[in-house]
Amino acid sequence: MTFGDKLGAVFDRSGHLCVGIDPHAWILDQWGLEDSAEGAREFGLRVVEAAWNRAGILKPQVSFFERHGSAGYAALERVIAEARAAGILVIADAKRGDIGSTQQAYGEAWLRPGSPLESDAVTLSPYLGLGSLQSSLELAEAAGKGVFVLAATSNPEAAGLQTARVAETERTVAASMLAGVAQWNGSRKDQSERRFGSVGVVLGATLELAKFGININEEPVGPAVPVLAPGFGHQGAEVSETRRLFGALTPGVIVSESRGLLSAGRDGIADAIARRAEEVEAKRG
Ligand SMILES: O=c1ccn([C@@H]2O[C@H](COP(=O)(O)O)[C@@H](O)[C@H]2O)c(=O)[nH]1
Repeated sequence: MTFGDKLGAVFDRSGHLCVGIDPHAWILDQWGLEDSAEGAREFGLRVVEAAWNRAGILKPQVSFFERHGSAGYAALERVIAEARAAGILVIADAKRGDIGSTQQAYGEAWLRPGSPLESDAVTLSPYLGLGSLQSSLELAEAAGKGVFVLAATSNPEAAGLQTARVAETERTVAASMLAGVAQWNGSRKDQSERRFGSVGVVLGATLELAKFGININEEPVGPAVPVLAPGFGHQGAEVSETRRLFGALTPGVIVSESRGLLSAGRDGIADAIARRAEEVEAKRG
């Protein structure tokens, strides 16, 4: 089964909500947990438990575990393993990207079956060129995994870079990533029968995508490109705006939210996830 097929099945079964696992120091404190690897592990496991049967996708933010060093990585391994064992799709938000030969090792870390950090998908940065990620796209395909390539990120500082024009095509950097990913998905075998490709993009829900040169009204040719869309909740985007923001891309949108849900606290998190999951399905459009 490809990652695109798995994602489609999760959408049908559990909806489009993705819960971020971001153990900020202040959230750990609010949850009565220590700002340590142990606190991050406990927090992550509680979020997994709260998401079970309420949301189908989790997105651990790797940096918040990495800040605790090797113990933080051990905590992350456990959280990822528990989530996947519970049948929840895990997107590791690692934002890795390097020259091809090094990128291969990043791909193996997050996508190789049996790797300690094995996830279902990983976020990758194409700052060294989309082509530098090729080995990870190939590994993802061979292992039934997914990749989300940063295209138009939700932070305001990114616009200058991501709206710049690429010399050969005159497309913006953001539109160029979306086109490159769509092309990759469309060139895979059996893609004409697939609903979703296995490689997606990150498009912030805080953005007007037209300003990034992305035409949201263009109907996709071939499998739909999955869109990991952070920016809901704390960063201000509203679930009811999903259709207006993403247009024809909406069927592949993963509505991602971290602080907005996590700040419900350890006693409120399960209800907060359940309510948001319902809202996403009712208002996504
Ligand atoms: O463009 C991007 C890419 C990734 N992120 C990550 O998503 C979450 C958002 O957290 P909230 O608390 O819901 O704001 C966080 O892990 C970011 O690193 C993003 O925000 N924007």
